[in-house]
This record gives sequence, structure tokens and C-alpha cells, in this order.
Amino acid sequence: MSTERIGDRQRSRFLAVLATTAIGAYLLVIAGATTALTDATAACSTWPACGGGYPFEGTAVTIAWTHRLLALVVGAGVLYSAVVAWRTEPTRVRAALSVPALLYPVQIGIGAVVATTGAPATLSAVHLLLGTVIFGGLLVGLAWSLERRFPTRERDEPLTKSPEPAPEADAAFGPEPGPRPAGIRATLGAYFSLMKPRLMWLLCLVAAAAMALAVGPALTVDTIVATLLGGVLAIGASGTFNHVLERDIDRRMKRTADRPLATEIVPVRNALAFGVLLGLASLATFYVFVNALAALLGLTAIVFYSVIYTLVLKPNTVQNTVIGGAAGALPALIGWAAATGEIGLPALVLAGVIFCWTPAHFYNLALAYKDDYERGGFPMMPVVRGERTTRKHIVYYLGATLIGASLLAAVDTLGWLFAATSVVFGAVFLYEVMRLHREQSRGAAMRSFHASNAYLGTLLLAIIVDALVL
Ligand code: HEM
Ligand SMILES: CC(C)=CCC/C(C)=C/CC/C(C)=C/COP(=O)(O)OP(=O)(O)O
Repeated sequence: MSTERIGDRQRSRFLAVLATTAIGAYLLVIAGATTALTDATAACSTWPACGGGYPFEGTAVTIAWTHRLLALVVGAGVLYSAVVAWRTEPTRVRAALSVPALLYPVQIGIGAVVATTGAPATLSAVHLLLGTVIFGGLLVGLAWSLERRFPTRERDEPLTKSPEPAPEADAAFGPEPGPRPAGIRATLGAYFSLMKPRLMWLLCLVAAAAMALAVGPALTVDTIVATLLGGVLAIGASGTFNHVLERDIDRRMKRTADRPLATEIVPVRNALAFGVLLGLASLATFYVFVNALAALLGLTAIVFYSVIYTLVLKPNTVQNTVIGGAAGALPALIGWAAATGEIGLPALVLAGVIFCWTPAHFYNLALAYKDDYERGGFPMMPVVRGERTTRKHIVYYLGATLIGASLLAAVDTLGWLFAATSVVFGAVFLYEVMRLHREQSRGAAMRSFHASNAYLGTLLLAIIVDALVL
């Protein structure tokens, strides 16, 4: 079936409606996964209206009405997107959007049965699963439409072999390497920067959210302080080892050429001793003031990031960041273990959210610094598979992150604040990723990168407030 040609304005409208419909479907899913809707179903056990209850007669009835009215609007968006896709989009976009279009009536029927039969667990789970599949189909259709609508404007062929590091001579960015005397403040600052302090706030927030999710108000100040101190020391140790192992490559990359080991402000053996000291202090802090499991997980994180990611994954595979994401997911297990002495299902799901979020976070930087990574010889996604594929993967991993967040709401008692935060900041993140497809600039990539940090940061704060206050 030939596709009808439509103008840019019409296609932009199609993409905007499709993206909005996807976010609407996500709101239905995550609201359904939180305790909010469970109470609402109990308050509104007739269908399609709520019996005597009018839309704003109490919170639970309001949520139930909102869910049903929103389902109607999202259904219209699904139908519009599928009809336009069948007229104007290639086969695979049609197929992707046919899935939500065909499943939607089934989903409405199951919703009616769930509402009128007291939400039996199995049927509610099927309703949640179908909602997730509908959201996933909309997002994949969006990713494929964006990929077709916004091809990369300049050279973007995938590489046939892994890039090689530029010769040392090309490294003309940082100051001349060589031992450089520096004042005490500059030296202290250099050692501090080895610890990668700019990452710490978000990694510590992961551990804090896991602690709050695990035990709620029972969380004690000394557990928080000891765990975060151990985590900061562990991140500092692994960041320092990362600097030691990458010092020669850092010289070749503009973004990292001025680092303390690349410029030899700090002697390598001093940095190594510093890293070992931080690592021992971290493990001692975990073992003495938290527990043995937290210490074991801290050691695992240090080794995984410093050795597995930095030495094995990063220079050798295009999946370096996807697999390496496990490093940043470990603080979720550390936080839960610190609070409970074990690893619970919500901790594994939260770790999964961070794991899915990491590529959607880092691929923006990989796009912004593509030439730098090519000079460094790193097989980053934009270097090896091209910018267009990288942008598409950002949408995939953003979708996986949102689904992970809804799964977290389903396995733990999270409420409306968590749902609203994930929807609002997820929508902002998706908006910036769509702008990245359109603008294809470093500025757009950095805005999307910061949107990724804003999404995860606010989501983790919502977990902490939800668990400790609400
Ligand atoms: C293997 C996984 C990851 C990779 C490859 C990666 C990569 C990067 C890179 C290259 C930077 C820029 C650093 C700089 O230029 O100083 C950065 C910044 C950052 N990363 Fe990631 N990251 C990863 C995982 C994480 C995780 C798990 C978190 C937190 C949960 C995180 C949070 C941050 C933050 C907060 C920043 C600083 C943002 C800023 O400068 O405003 N990253 N990341
Ligand atoms: C508790 C504990 C130790 C957790 C580990 C968490 C951790 C340090 C995750 C790594 C995240 C990160 C910034 C990787 C970038 O390394 P890169 O080498 O790609 O970045 P670069 O190019 O800026 O050096």
C-alpha cells in the first residue's frame, strides 16, 4: 500500500499527537500501578459511570473518573495515530501503531470487568500489562517515525570497524603534560576532582531513595550518614581508579584533557594510593557502621566500574554503557541492603530503572562529544552505529525507564506524587529528546542530558518524600 505524502506541518502534528498520546497512556499505566487507583476502583464499582458518585465527590472518585475520561481521550489519540500511520507511514510504523489500536478495545473491556468485580489481582495485572504494551507500541511507533522524519544531516554512516585512538601527537588540547608545581588549594582541588564529585549527588540520591523505600520513617540518621559516607568514598575510589586507567586516553579528548592525571598535576602513584585509601575507608565505613552486605556490594561496585567498565567494556564494545549501567544501579542495592540487611524486590526494580535510564542519560553526551570519543578510540554508539540510531535508542531506553518506574509503583506502595513526577518529568525528557531529533545540535544533546538527570533526580526525591512523609 503506497504511503500518502504529507507536509512537514502535518507530520509534526502527527508526531506531537503521537507523543502526547504515549504520555497519556503512560499516565494511565502508572496511575493504575500506584495505590491511588486501587482505592479509586473501590470507590467506583459501576461502569462506565460511577453510580451515584459525581466526578469530584471525594479524591478516590475523582481519580476513578479521571482514569476513565483520560482513557477515552487516549483512545481517540491511539485511533488518530493509527489512521494517519496507515495513510502516511512505512510498514513498520503501521505495524507498531496497530498493536495499541487493536488492543485498546480489549483493554477497555478488561478495565470495565476490573472496576465492577472488585479488581481481582490477576485481572488487574493483565490490565496493567496490556496498558504497558499499549504504551510500548506507541513509543516504538514514535521512535521509528522520528527516525524516518529526522535523518542525520551530515555524514552518519556506521563504522565497519572499531575506531582506533588518535596518535598521541594529535593530543593538542590540554596544557603541556609534565609535573607542574601547584599550590595547596589547586592540589587539593585536583585530588577532589579525581573523585568525580559532580556525579555524587545523583548516585547518593539513588541509595537514599532505596533506603527510604525499604524502611520508610523507620530509617535512622546514622544509617543514612554511614551509608552515604561509604558511598561517597566508594564513588571517589572508583572515579580515581578510572582517572588512573584512562589518563593517556583522556589526553586525546578535549573534554578530559585538563584532568589532573592527563596533565600530570597529580603523580600516578599518589593517585593510586589515594584511590586505595578511599576504597579501604569506604569498605571499613560500610562494614563497621552499616553491615557486611553493604560492604560487599560497595566493593562490587568499585571493582565493576573501575575494572569491568573502564578496562573491559568501555574500550571494546558498543554496549559499554548499557552493560556499564550496572555500576550506577548498584547504589540502589547498597541503600536497600544498608536499611534491611538483604536485597528486596523493589531494590532490584529500582536498580533496573537506573540500568535502563543510564543509556538514555549517557547517549546524549556521546552525541555531544562524538568526535572526542572517536579520537579517544571508544566504540560509543554514535561513533559505531551513527547518530540517527543513537537518537532512536535514547527513545527506547527512555520508554524502558518509564515502564520500570511504573513497575516500581506496582511492587511497592507508591502514590500520586511518584506517578505525577514520573509523568511530568518523563514528558519533559521526551520533549527534549524529540527536540534533539529535530535540531541535532550539541546544545539539544546537552539539554536532553540535563533532562535525563532532572527526571531521575525528581523521581528519586518523590520516592523519598512518598516513603518518609506521605
Ligand atoms: C556507565 C554509566 C555512565 C556513563 C558512561 C556516564 C557518563 C557520564 C559522563 C561522561 C559524564 C560527564 C562527566 C564530566 O564530563 O565531568 C556524566 C555526568 C554525570 N553523570 Fe553519568 N554516566 C553513567 C552513569 C551515571 C549514573 C548511574 C548516574 C547517577 C545515577 C550518573 C549521573 C551523572 C551526573 C549527575 C553527572 C553530572 C552532570 C553535570 O555535570 O551536570 N551517571 N556521566
Ligand atoms: C557505589 C559505587 C562505587 C558506585 C559506582 C557508580 C559510578 C561511579 C558509576 C559510573 C558512572 C559514570 C560517570 C561513568 C562515566 O565514566 P566514564 O569513564 O565513561 O566517564 P569519563 O569519560 O568522564 O571519564
